[in-house]
Amino acid sequence: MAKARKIAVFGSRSVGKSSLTVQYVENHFVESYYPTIENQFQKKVVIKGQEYLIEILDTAGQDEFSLMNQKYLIGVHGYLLVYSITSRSSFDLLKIMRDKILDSVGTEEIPLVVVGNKSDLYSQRQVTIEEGQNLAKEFNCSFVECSARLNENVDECFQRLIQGIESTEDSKSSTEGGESCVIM
Ligand SMILES: Nc1nc2c(ncn2[C@@H]2O[C@H](COP(=O)(O)OP(=O)(O)OP(=O)(O)O)[C@@H](O)[C@H]2O)c(=O)[nH]1
Repeated sequence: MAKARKIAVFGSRSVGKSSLTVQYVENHFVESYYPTIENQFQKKVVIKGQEYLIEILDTAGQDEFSLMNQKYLIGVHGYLLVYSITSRSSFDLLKIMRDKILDSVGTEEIPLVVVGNKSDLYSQRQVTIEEGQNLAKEFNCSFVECSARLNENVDECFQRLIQGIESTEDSKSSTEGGESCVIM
């Protein structure tokens, strides 16, 4: 049976959240720029032999003053935190965003993947690969550099997140199993 998983895509304006999502779900790249208010997508995939029905919330670009919309929290299993490698400020925003998510959800950890998009624009790079890796280490999550434009590493972003969600679910159920043993 397919497992249903809900993912939200977060990041500053114009980092490529919609392009990444559209490339993943519909396999094409949108050259023109239309700011997103909110969009929802679905995709069926098989990862490591398991079928998933993935629901993806493509959110409006955020800044440090954006309020957390409850819609982006309820039932969401994990988040892609996207910056553009050509924008230092979009990278700096990810810490603020993660804090906001954790504060709103009320947990210390949640499945995340740090995504550095627009890797094809390497001549305009403002954020190094090492900085991306270090941030992901700090968040205890995976890091992927990708290009929605060239369809490089796009599947990887979503797959890593699904795998992160799976390991969290597995450890939750083993903890719950453990607790019930103690009660008995
Ligand atoms: N070169 C390059 N351009 C990209 C890439 N991804 C997105 N873009 C371009 O960047 C612009 C913004 O892309 P969007 O996908 O609309 O960005 P967004 O984060 O959804 O924007 P908001 O809805 O405003 O938050 C568009 O002109 C895209 O064509 C990429 O990987 N490489």
